[in-house]
Amino acid sequence: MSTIRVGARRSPLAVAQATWVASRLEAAGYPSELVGIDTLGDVDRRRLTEIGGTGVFATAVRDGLLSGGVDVAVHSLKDLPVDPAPGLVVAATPTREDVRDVLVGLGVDEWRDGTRLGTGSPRRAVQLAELARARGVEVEIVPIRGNVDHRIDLVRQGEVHATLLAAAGLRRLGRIPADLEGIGEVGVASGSVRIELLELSMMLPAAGQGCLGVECREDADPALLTALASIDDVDTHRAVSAERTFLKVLEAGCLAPVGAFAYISGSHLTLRAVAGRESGDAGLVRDELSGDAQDAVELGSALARRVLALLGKDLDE
Ligand SMILES: NCc1[nH]cc(CCC(=O)O)c1CC(=O)O
Repeated sequence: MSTIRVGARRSPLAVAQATWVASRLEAAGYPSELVGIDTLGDVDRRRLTEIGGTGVFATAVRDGLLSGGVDVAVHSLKDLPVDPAPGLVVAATPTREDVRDVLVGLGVDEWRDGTRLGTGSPRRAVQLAELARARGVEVEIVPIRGNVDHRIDLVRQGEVHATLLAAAGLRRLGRIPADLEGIGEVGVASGSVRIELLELSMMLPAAGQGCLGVECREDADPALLTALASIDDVDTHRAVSAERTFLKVLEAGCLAPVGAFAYISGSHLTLRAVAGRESGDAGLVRDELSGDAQDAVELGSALARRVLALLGKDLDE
């Protein structure tokens, strides 16, 4: 087989992820090279909620696969629309990184009325608002976006008092120590900022957070499919199947105020979910479901139907 062309966005995180996948393929005996691709999400500086639609980051990378410009596309699974692109398959979901979000800046117990929390993610916004409400303070959610350094800089400059970043991204970029737990610091050019790993009871991640989706053409060389299968992790695969089915049945994209996290223990899968109500300020719906890990898809859709009922019931009241 000739050199595998591994495509990804050009952001530092996407490049780190694709480099890791390429090195895994190399280790399995398949020479690989990186191909950087520009996406609308990187070129367009408006808010993601304004650009609209899901797959803002994924589409251009997928086009590279369909046109034959690359053989493999590496995505952050949480940015990948749940509906498969015709002709493409997610052939591998390697072992998951840290699924948690990191609070960068002012700690939760330091929040006061008027504290400015920056996030462009409706999922994070509704959960941050809930954390503040539970502490009796009225925070302001400020829509910000940008890469890791830009978001940390906004905290350093006092534009916002805190923001959230995925721990997986910081870890893959080598920005936080591998053994970090609880509270620490993240460095930027101008100094460092306090960080805190938020437990899942405070902040549920997005479906697929911390996972890579390695996609290729359905009609790929069987040798390539074999290589990709060798870097797939079964437990990760099942967990994200449950989470992504949950999202799909809810008809929620990456811009919905929805978090979902599944974990495997032995042959058992537990799926936990949180969803914001349409009114925004009427609290959150939480639910969870456990069952046989082989039934990941059924568990995901069953929990989605329960959460929909919980949301619907309240909307009628
Ligand atoms: N939405 C952007 C995005 N997509 C994937 C990651 C981080 C890596 C991951 O969650 O797998 C990030 C950054 C963030 O949310 O802080």
